[in-house]
Amino acid sequence: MYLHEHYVVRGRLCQSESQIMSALPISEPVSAPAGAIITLLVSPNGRLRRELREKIVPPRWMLVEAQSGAEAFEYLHDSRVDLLLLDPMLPDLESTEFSSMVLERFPETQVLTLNTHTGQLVLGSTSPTPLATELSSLLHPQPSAPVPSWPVPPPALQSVMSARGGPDPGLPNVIGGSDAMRRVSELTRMVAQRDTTVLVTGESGTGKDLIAQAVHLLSPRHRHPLVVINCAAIPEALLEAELFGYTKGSFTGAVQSRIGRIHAAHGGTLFLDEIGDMPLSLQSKILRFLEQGEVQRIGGNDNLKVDVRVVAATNAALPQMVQQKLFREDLYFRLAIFPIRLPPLRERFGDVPRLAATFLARFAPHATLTEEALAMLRTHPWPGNVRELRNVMERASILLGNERELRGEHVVL
Ligand SMILES: Nc1ncnc2c1ncn2[C@@H]1O[C@H](COP(=O)(O)OP(=O)(O)OP(=O)(O)O)[C@@H](O)[C@H]1O
Repeated sequence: MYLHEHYVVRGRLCQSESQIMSALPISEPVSAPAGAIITLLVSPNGRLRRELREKIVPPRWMLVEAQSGAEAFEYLHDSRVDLLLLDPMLPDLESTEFSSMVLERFPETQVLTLNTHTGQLVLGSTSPTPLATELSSLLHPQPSAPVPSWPVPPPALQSVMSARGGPDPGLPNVIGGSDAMRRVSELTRMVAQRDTTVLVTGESGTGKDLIAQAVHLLSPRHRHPLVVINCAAIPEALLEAELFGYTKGSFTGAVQSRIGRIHAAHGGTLFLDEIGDMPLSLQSKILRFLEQGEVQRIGGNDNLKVDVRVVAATNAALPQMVQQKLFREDLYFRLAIFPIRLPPLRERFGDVPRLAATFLARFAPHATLTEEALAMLRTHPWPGNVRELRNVMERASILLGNERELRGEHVVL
C-alpha cells in the first residue's frame, strides 16, 4: 500500500509502509503527519505485530512497535504516543504493573490491552473512549460491544484459610488473636493509610512478609504493584541493576535497556526484604531514592521521578549493625520512621491452636487435632516461629495418611 504523504523515519524519506517498517527499528522515534494517531504496540509476539501492522495503517494511524516494556518505556520518554496497545504477555514486566506505570507517568497516552487468549483481538475498557471505539471497529469490522474489562490487577493475596480457621479480622491472611498480635494489627492498620516508610522487624518465620503485604493491601496504593525484592537473594553485583535498572550498553550483557524494580513499583509499594543484607555500597543510593523520590539507571543521566512507598523487613539487629558500621545510620533512621516488631511465637503461645488448626485445614482438611497433639504444640518453644509450626503441620498431615485424628505420634518436633 502506498501512502498519500511521506514520512521521515531516521532521516529517510519513506513512501510505503514496507519502507517505513524496514527503516524503523523498534523504539525509534517517528515523525508523523499532523492528525495521525501515533500508536505504540508493545508485544514480543511477531505474528500479532504483523497482524496489527496490516490493520493499523496510515494515514489515520501511525504504528510503532516495541517488544518489551523497557523498550516501550524508552520510546515513551522520547516521543509522543497517543495510544499504547499492550499485549498482556510481556517478557520483562507484569503488564498490569506496566500499564499503571504508563498511566501515571504519561497521562496523555491512552492504554488499551489486547486480549490475545482466544486468538482474537478484543479491546477492553470500562468506558471506551472515542479512540478505543474507532480502533475496535477497525480491528473488528463488524463492530461488537467492547468487552468491559480494564486490566485490574488480581487480588495480590488469596485467602488460604478454610472455614475452620479464617483470617483474623485484623489483617488479611494474618492469624493472631493474642494481645501482641492485636497490637501489631493496630499499628499496621494505622500506618497503612499513609505513605510513611515502615520497618518490620522480628525473628525469621514470624510473618514479616505477611505484614508487609498487609501494609500494601490496606493502603490506598493496593491497586498498584507490590514489588518484592529480597536483598539477600540477589548477588551484590546484580542488585544495583535489579533495583535501579540500566540503559542499553551500560555494561557487558546490557543488550537492552531495563527499568529497575523501584521503577516497576511506581504508584505502589516496594518491599525491601532482608534489608540488613543491602550492601553498604548501595545504601547511599537507596537513601537518595528515599529522600528525593528519584532513581537514576546505571549508565543513564536522567533522574527519573518515582512515586513509591517503601516497606523494609529484617531479622538482623540493625542498631548493632549501625554501631559496627555495617549499616548506614542515616538510612536506618530513614527506614525506621515507623517500626513494627513481630513477636516470636514463644511470646504468643495463645496463637498456637488457631494457627495449627488453620494449617491443618490447609494440609489435611479431613482431620481434627486431638488434645494430646495440641498440648505438644503448646509447649514447644518454636525457635523457627510460625514457619516451623507450618512445617510441623505439613509433615503431620503426611504421617496422618487417611486417619481422621491428628495425635501426638504424628507431631514430630
Ligand atoms: N500470623 C500468621 N498467620 C498465618 N500464617 C503465618 C503467620 N505468620 C507467619 N505465617 C506463615 O509462616 C510462614 C513464614 O512467614 P513469613 O515468610 O512472613 O516470615 P518472615 O518473618 O518474613 O520470615 P523470614 O525472615 O525468614 O523471611 C509463611 O508460610 C506465612 O504464611
